[in-house]
Amino acid sequence: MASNTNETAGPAVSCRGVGKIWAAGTSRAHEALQDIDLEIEPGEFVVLLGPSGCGKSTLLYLIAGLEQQTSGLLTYFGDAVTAPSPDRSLIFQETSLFPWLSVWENVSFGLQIRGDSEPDRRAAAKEVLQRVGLAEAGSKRPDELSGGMRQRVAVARALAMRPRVLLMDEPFAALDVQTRQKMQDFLIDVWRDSGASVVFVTHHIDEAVALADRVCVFTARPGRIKETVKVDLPRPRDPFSPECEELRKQLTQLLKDEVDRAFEEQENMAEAV
Ligand SMILES: Nc1ncnc2c1ncn2[C@@H]1O[C@H](COP(=O)(O)OP(=O)(O)OP(=O)(O)O)[C@@H](O)[C@H]1O
Repeated sequence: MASNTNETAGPAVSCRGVGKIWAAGTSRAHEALQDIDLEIEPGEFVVLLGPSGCGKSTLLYLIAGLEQQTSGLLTYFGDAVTAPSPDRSLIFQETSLFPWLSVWENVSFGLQIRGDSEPDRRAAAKEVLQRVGLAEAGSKRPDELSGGMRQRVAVARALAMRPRVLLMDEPFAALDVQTRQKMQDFLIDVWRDSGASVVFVTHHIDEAVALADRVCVFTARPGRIKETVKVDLPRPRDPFSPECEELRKQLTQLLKDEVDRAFEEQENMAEAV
């Protein structure tokens, strides 16, 4: 895999005392994250779970290098994160596919920008489209695909760049329940094949239990990691097993107070407007 980072330097991503204040130093200053300590190992699947507005997306943007933290240290394979890199691909809830390009062109777009040759682009796009089960859909446009297929194209486009870390911001939230479950199974297969670490944001406790090696539960804003829960269960996981049921209970309990606090804060903000 393409990488010029120091691979012997330990975790794929390390956050030490990371904080983020939006519009720091202005009257609009707004603390989103506080004192985040988190290490993500190569190949690990970490889920970030927390109430609305607790800073989960903000943390993904910091890891992606799209924003800079206002305190603490954030490293990627030992190097400070200062800018975005295709090594750390970000996938959103709404896919950002180019509607006027075919699936092939969407998937190979980043490779073209990087300067890969036409044969290399074709080979890489073919491989990742096969991997996401869309080998036959290369000539279609995004509006000819279902929501689930579009998200698979988005995953293929990210994988084509051979990322070491996939950052996923509620990627299946817009899908119906059945499609979401299929996409979770699909993601687990793709993740295992790729060897990448995944940092996955969700509001859904079921999704966290189905996917994670580790779930980081956030407090209400400013987001801190309230507790980290290890999910030491083989995959695929039976959602009706007593172990999954127990984990759901534990996570629901951990989240409850934080969701109540987040609601209170939002009500206070609405009253102040
Ligand atoms: N670009 C920005 N400028 C100023 N404030 C921002 C910006 N982006 C996010 N925020 C604020 O930072 C806080 C955390 O937002 P963020 O989107 O990271 O939370 P979240 O946990 O991902 O929320 P949700 O689950 O609702 O998507 C919120 O109060 C939000 O309003």
